Amino acid sequence: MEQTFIMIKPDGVQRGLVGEIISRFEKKGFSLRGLKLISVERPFAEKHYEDLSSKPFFNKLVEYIISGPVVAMVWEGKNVVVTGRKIIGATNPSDSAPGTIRGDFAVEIGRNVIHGSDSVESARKEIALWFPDGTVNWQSSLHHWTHE
Ligand SMILES: Nc1ncnc2c1ncn2[C@@H]1O[C@H](COP(=O)(O)OP(=O)(O)OP(=O)(O)O)[C@@H](O)[C@H]1O
Repeated sequence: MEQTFIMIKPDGVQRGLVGEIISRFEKKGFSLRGLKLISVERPFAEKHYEDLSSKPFFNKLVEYIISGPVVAMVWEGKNVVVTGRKIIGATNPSDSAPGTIRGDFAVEIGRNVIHGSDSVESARKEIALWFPDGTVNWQSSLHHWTHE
């Protein structure tokens, strides 16, 4: 089944939003496959955001990601990549709808609380980068109540 990589950024961890965010993914019906609190070094953050290396905000973005611990997660479920992005909301919190994580908890694009893979291919790469030892293979006993 489809998997996505979700990261609660340092502002989300510092602001005590970890439980709220995990709860939103759990209540939707997705399954947690991997979870860790981790501080990453600059080269690792640069690797994660390598596609954005030519952007003018790249250095600021890397500084932000290494400014404190992040929560790295793998979530699994039907269409979890696209649906995860909808749960997260638009990149710029000024455009994120109320009810989304960024719409409810963020005001600045440079402090937008959470990251989610933007495609199945990016998810595969990001999961391999953040969880090189693999994830936990299990099935929730609620699975058949959320998936046909
Ligand atoms: N103009 C900007 N100024 C400052 N930071 C920005 C800007 N644009 C994007 N960012 C930061 O870079 C991150 C990655 O940008 P991207 O365009 O990939 O958006 P995204 O895919 O919605 O975000 P993410 O990859 O974090 O899920 C954004 O989440 C935001 O934290």
